[in-house]
Amino acid sequence: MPVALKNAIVTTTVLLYLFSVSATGFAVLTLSMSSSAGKSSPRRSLKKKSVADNMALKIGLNVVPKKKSGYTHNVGNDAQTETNKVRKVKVPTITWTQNAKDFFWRDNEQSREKANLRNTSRTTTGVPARQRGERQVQVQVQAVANKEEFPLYLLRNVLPPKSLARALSIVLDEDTAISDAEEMEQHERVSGGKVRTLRRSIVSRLKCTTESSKSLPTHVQLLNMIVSGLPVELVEGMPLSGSTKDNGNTSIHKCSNSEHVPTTTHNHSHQYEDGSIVYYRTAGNDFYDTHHDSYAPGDPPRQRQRAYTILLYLRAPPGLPLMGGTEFPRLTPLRQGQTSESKKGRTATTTSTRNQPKERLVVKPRPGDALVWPNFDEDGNPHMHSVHRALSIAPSTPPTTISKGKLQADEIARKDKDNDLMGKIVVNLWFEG
Ligand SMILES: O=C(O)CCC(=O)C(=O)O
Ligand SMILES: [Fe+2]
Repeated sequence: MPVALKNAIVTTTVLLYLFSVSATGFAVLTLSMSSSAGKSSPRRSLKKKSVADNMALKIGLNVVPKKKSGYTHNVGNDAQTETNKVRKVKVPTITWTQNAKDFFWRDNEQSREKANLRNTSRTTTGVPARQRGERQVQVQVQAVANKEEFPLYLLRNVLPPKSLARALSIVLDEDTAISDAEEMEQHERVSGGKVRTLRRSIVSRLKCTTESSKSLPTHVQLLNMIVSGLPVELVEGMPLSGSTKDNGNTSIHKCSNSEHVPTTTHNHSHQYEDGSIVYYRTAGNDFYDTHHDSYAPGDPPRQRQRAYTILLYLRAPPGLPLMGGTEFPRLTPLRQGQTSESKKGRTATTTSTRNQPKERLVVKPRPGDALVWPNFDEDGNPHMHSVHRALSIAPSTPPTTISKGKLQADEIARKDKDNDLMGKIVVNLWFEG
């Protein structure tokens, strides 16, 4: 069993790649992080290492690949399809709820034609009265138009300024989020025997309390704040539970069981599968290269699939989207007046883009805004258009400061000082299919 599974500390995205170690020869180096950001001395021994492992670690690998890597930058290419056939690797599928399906696909056409805008309201069912408040939250859902018609949406103002300030103070808290964080550096062997780095960042898992009886109250608060600002169709499987005490333990969101129960009807809800806080250090020029959040062709499928991803920005480096934004390399931005792929055949007005370099779809949401996309298509098969990457943080860009909300005052200023390497901070929420 991969080391990380035993330790259950790293994110499950990382587990995906750790699985890849055995199947495709990924080389992964995982170091735990000291509580103070920037000092990255290993704090815990993850497992007793063999002489070979120790040697591999010295050269930056903890697994020396035996086979050619089955996962390359061009995920899902023909070679991999071939690899899949040879290995007979089962491709995972999921079942959508009607609501989630509607959210991602029903209004696509309409909403594009209506300036890509659609408003969704959510109710606050399940939140204790003292937290509920009376107003219904209006979430603005804006399609990120692309020629491939992939349902990528921007959710505006998931965290309003005050909540954003509170969220930042939580994720920068050394005693909670930061103390649990791990420094991740994953390496992959590519053709020619070269090794490339797939990812470098700090990751802290957003725990699910069914897994650990002592969950962090601040994590509950963070999840509550985020969930309150999300469209109801996306969080049905994650009712707000509040932070009431139950036998000394903080009760938390309903999480799915560790055993995956295949769903056969559309009447289920998408359970919260896992979450993470990802910190990108400016000085470390951190990034996360192209990957799918739930599936790597040729690799054994995850036990539980991540039907969709919600990626909430808490902090973004200033500057162009290319500085620290999220890129979708398989998607092409659709500018005003341009036509999507499916309409091309029906209209005579589109111009050929042959010989033109492919434009890159890069989005850098404002802090407090989130991206959401499905990792599986409408029929429940892996959607490879969802592959994405976190672009590197430009060197020497100072982190953005929090300009609104009372909470930022002294406390956050101090934390920022302690953590001024964290140029970008995002939260991933994954929901099971
Ligand atoms: O930080 C980003 O832009 C993307 C992060 C991501 O893809 C992940 O953590 O799985
Ligand atoms: Fe991702």
